[in-house]
Amino acid sequence: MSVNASNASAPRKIVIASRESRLAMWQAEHIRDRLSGLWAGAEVSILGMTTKGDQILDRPLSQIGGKGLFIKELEVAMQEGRADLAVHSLKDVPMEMPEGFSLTAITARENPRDAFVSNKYAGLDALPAGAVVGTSSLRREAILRAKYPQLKIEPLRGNLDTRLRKLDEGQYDAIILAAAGLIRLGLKDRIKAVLTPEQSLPAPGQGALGIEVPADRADAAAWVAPLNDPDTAYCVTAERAFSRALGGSCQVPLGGYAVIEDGQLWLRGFVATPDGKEMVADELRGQPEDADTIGRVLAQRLRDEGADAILAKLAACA
Ligand SMILES: NCc1[nH]cc(CCC(=O)O)c1CC(=O)O
Repeated sequence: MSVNASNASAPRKIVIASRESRLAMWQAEHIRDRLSGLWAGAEVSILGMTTKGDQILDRPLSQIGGKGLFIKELEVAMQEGRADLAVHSLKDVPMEMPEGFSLTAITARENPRDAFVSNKYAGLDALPAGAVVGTSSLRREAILRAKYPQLKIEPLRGNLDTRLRKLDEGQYDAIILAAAGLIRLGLKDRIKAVLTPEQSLPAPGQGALGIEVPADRADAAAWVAPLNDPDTAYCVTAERAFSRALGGSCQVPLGGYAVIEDGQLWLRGFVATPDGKEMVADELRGQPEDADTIGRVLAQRLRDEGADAILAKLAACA
């Protein structure tokens, strides 16, 4: 039943399902080009589509059902045989994969950090009291409220271009975005400062791409297997196990970020209340092969240190 990369028959046609935002299309094109290079003779195309998460822009993601909203339509296309695989920003992929689908390849990470973007100020520390900072990420909101209580945090949704336009129109003094998205779209110049993990611990999976295939498509899994970057896969496995153990697909302000240093996996994580008043943070090191365990153990450690009380105050997934 399973076909591995060495004996997989070369594909003749590969269809990639993707959201239609400029960033999603960049990512799908990137994977398309890599697959074309790997499988000479295969015709690789992209099926673009709009998801519920793209359509509902007037409410924070956490209130409309969480991350699954960005991938459901792509999964239906795969189920119906209209696409072989889907490319996602891994950050947007729910921690629990829906039955019948798996993430089979994780690509090498782009810069995983958060970026400070402003037309007036050089960095967070330069913002005056009362300055308006846009973000709809509970994680970024909690961090900002904890460290910069004098700032005004306001919701900011929409794709990258929309968010930048809202900044340029003067609705915000600054916004926080993932560095990876800006870099991929050639907008690196918009980054005024890249925040360190100490300033803003990244979200689980940030900067990595995840390739999803139907669980019964061993052929498609084999086509994309060479794109998997083992070190990134170890790191995001730890981050996602950590987040999963804390209910991280929805309304939980948490950060989780792993690196491999001197052959060891180093995972840092935090859970906070959205107002930033309570925050529990810790870290754990171990063997990369134990990534999943490291994530779960760090989550348990945070629970023991008070994360349970924080989680109990948060509403569950819509
Ligand atoms: N939540 C939206 C989202 N999903 C992925 C990215 C781009 C960065 C990445 O690949 O992690 C962004 C934009 C952002 O957070 O600024």
